[in-house]
Amino acid sequence: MPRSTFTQALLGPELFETVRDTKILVVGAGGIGCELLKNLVLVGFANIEIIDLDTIDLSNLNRQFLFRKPDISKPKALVAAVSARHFNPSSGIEIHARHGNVKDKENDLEWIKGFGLVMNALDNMDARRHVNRLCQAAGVPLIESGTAGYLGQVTPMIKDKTECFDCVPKPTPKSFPVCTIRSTPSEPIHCIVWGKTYLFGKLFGEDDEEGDTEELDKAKAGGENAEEIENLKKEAAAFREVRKSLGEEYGAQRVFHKIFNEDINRLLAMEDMWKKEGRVKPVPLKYEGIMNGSFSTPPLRTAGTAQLQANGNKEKANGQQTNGASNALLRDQKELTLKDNLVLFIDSCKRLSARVVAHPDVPLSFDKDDDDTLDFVLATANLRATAYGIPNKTRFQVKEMAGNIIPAIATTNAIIAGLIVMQSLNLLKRLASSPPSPAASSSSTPVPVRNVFLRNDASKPLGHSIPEHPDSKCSVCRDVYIPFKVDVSRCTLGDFSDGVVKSWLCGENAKFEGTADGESEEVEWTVFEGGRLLADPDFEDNYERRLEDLDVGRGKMLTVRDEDGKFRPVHFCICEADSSTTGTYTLPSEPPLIPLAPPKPVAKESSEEPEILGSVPVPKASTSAAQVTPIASTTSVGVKRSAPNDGDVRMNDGDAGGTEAKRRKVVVVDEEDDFEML
Ligand SMILES: Nc1ncnc2c1ncn2[C@@H]1O[C@H](COP(=O)(O)OP(=O)(O)OP(=O)(O)O)[C@@H](O)[C@H]1O
Ligand SMILES: [Zn+2]
Repeated sequence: MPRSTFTQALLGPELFETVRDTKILVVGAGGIGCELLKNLVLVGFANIEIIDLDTIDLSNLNRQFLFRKPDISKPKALVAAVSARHFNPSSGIEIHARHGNVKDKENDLEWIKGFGLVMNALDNMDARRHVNRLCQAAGVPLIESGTAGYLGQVTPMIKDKTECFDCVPKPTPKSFPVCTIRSTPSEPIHCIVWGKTYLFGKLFGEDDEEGDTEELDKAKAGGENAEEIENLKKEAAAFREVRKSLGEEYGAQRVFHKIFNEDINRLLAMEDMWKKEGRVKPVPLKYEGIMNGSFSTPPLRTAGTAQLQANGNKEKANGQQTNGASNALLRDQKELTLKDNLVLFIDSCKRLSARVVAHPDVPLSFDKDDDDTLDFVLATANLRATAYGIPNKTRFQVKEMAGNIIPAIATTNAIIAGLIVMQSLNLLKRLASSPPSPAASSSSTPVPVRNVFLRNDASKPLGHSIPEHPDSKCSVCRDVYIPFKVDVSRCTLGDFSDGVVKSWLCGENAKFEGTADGESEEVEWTVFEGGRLLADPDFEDNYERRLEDLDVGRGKMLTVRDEDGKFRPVHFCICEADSSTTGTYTLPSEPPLIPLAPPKPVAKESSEEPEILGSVPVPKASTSAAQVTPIASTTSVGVKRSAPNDGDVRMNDGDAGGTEAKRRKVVVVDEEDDFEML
């Protein structure tokens, strides 16, 4: 008897048929994705595509149960598809597995349009945003999900009916003033951020000299101590020298001396800096003294008990007394002595230098699951903390803080994956009875689906809410999207501006909201790609250039905005050229209705002047906060991701009042770029 016999009976023949025939996309084959894929197969979904960019890691095996030890290093999507198929071998299920980034250029508007339903099982904001925009552009329903420890949520997003992922404001990442991180830390997290985002990059990562200078100039303009900023600039230049010597025999010791002794002495020489209330002068560390036990650990900065504690720990901290009990502790929970940290610093520096020497063209980046990088950040953070009288942290704590880890719980993932399937059944049933239409987007129309939450409330673990209608100010779901099948090697920007924008979009069939039919609107248009201004009425220098030469290719968007901001932007999504036509491009038969923009400027719009494209085409990612363009990702396929991030779900259970308050109620937060320096 086929596995789906009972589901067939439960769902009824009609819905079961829809389930079987609907082509669905699952993005992510991690904690939620594995559970979800198994569920989908068991229910009888028979046309599934799953995409994941990552390979299997040992640390995935405790909860991503479609994977086994021999699968380590294999692509997640491929292994998940093979394992999941076994759950329902008899039903002719097609699982098309792809090892790749959902942001890759071939995953364009036409591709996403091929699906009846998309399910996100992702762990970062960037990819979530990307899929959201694609789904909104294509009008394909999306089920968004996330878990964080015991909390979880499932949020269906239907174009024109519910709010989209970008309608809901996300909390800004935690940020610290640059001088707190670089010169005057006062908490363990400051030292961890310094080790992870500053020192690591300086020694082993990509040396972003320009970005560094920019950041310091910004801090100076923001009122930070000018002398201190100049000092930090000198320090950064000195790093470049020290980096060169890392591979040498005593390179690691030299780095230690520079960072923890010379640089601290230089800071101490700036008397004014330490006059500010609450600042505690650091103590330079001495290599020999720590190694031979003669160095006195600086007292903890917090007064009273902490002082006592520091003195009480002095022996231990100096590494003179080894405690049998602490030795027995797991490596990750053990409190390291000052000497332990120093030895670990030297050792991890050597390990990382060896990697840099072996592959000089591959800059390293911090990854909480990479022992070498974690050891380095652990030792660095603790040494710095010691110098500044800040309590140390264990390896486990540093991993948690630097990796921004919220424990992933298999049961939560399983419940959420189950709820995603329930939601998808509900959605397919409702969509079959009333397909989405823009006409139904008024705020009085009932929303046909529910957001579901798993929460920390034993008496009511599951909750639900009615999704809001789309936010009229949203710069993602309220814009207009047009599939633009174009041969970018033939079409010039002039062809686009004249043939597409002026003749088609604004030609005799043009439809502008608020303008009577047949009446033309005098509109001046500008053309952008991401944050780059390609053309406007006074700037036609690029007209002769082909889109390909302007680095405008598949997966990107040409955005057309009217100069007065009266109407919504129109995005032309570049898709593969239509092989059945000899023309340079193909457009839909009718131009779209261009809606009026909301009265106020669109939120999150970048205030910066856009970059004007000069004569040399420079491939560049979007710089405008308002534009999340589907450009090629920086994460390459087949390479272990440098720092996988857990999704985070923050919920506010309080009764929300107005719309804005409700919009803030449920937020799926990315933990990428978790720490930002101001
Ligand atoms: N842009 C992307 N394209 C395709 N897959 C992605 C993309 N971004 C993230 N993913 C995948 O989404 C999945 C999310 O799963 P999960 O949250 O369990 O993370 P994980 O990386 O498996 O686990 P952990 O972060 O705890 O080590 C991962 O397998 C990840 O590779
Ligand atoms: Zn939106």
